[in-house]
Amino acid sequence: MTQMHSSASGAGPAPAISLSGATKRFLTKDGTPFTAIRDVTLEVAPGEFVAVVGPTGCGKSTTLSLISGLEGASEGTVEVAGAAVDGIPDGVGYMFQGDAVLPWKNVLDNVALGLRFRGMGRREADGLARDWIGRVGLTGFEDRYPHQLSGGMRKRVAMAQSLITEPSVLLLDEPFGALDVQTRELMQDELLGLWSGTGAACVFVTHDLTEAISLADRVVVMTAGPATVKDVVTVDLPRPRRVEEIRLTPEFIELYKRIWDSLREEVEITRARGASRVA
Ligand SMILES: Nc1ncnc2c1ncn2[C@@H]1O[C@H](COP(=O)(O)OP(=O)(O)OP(=O)(O)O)[C@@H](O)[C@H]1O
Repeated sequence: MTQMHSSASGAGPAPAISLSGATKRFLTKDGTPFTAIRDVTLEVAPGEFVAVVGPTGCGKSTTLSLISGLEGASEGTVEVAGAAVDGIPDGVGYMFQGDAVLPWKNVLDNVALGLRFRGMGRREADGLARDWIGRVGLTGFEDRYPHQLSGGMRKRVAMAQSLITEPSVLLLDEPFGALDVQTRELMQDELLGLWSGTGAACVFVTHDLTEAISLADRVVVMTAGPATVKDVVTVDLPRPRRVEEIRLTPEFIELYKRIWDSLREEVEITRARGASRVA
């Protein structure tokens, strides 16, 4: 089941996302280059859900930055829907750990925001926003402001905000990292329900291996920094999934052990580096 990823070849639809030999170097304050990720090669198919795990600070968010066009690759290529990324590509949605909701706008206006930015008229945008507010279970809260909502409710707003523009690529950087365990599991189920059938390719960065396996079609294990792809493991658990149920199955536990064996080595390398720095 464990497979090193190789680039797909031949005819067929372009991958939703393609990184080939992608390396990112930043310049540190004193002008020396610092390599954040190296030689990352990965393809994500349309409609596929890929989770990325790796030790802390290895370069997971940097990988997302290259796909989103927020940063350019120093070497290698990055493509979205077959086109080289040069600036922020169309059709890409985001969800981050911090709230992207605007505190001075109510739920309706926050959810309608992406459509309004794209020039849609207020009536049409509000209609679609009300529909999405219903889908995320917030009907009746349209007039509330973010500070009047719980953390889970704000995440529901963020999910509606990200999905209302029907992105073909959805980038998620530890979106549920700040939530309590119960809310987090609920949000994972909600996300799967909302995502299924959208055809969006998802890249979900997380520190939580259980979350990664519960959600993904494939789990990508990154090495200690500067990260490169170490393993890509196919998660052949049936969908639709209820995350709190599949976690208890022998297949899930087997996958967990297999991926953790690979990830643990990288975590230990990272910890040893940290220890040597403070020694
Ligand atoms: N704009 C930047 N300039 C300089 N260094 C950066 C920049 N962005 C990230 N880095 C460095 O690149 C490395 C990888 O950072 P990144 O945030 O991608 O890791 P991560 O795996 O997402 O981290 P975490 O697990 O803590 O969320 C880190 O050492 C970080 O300090």
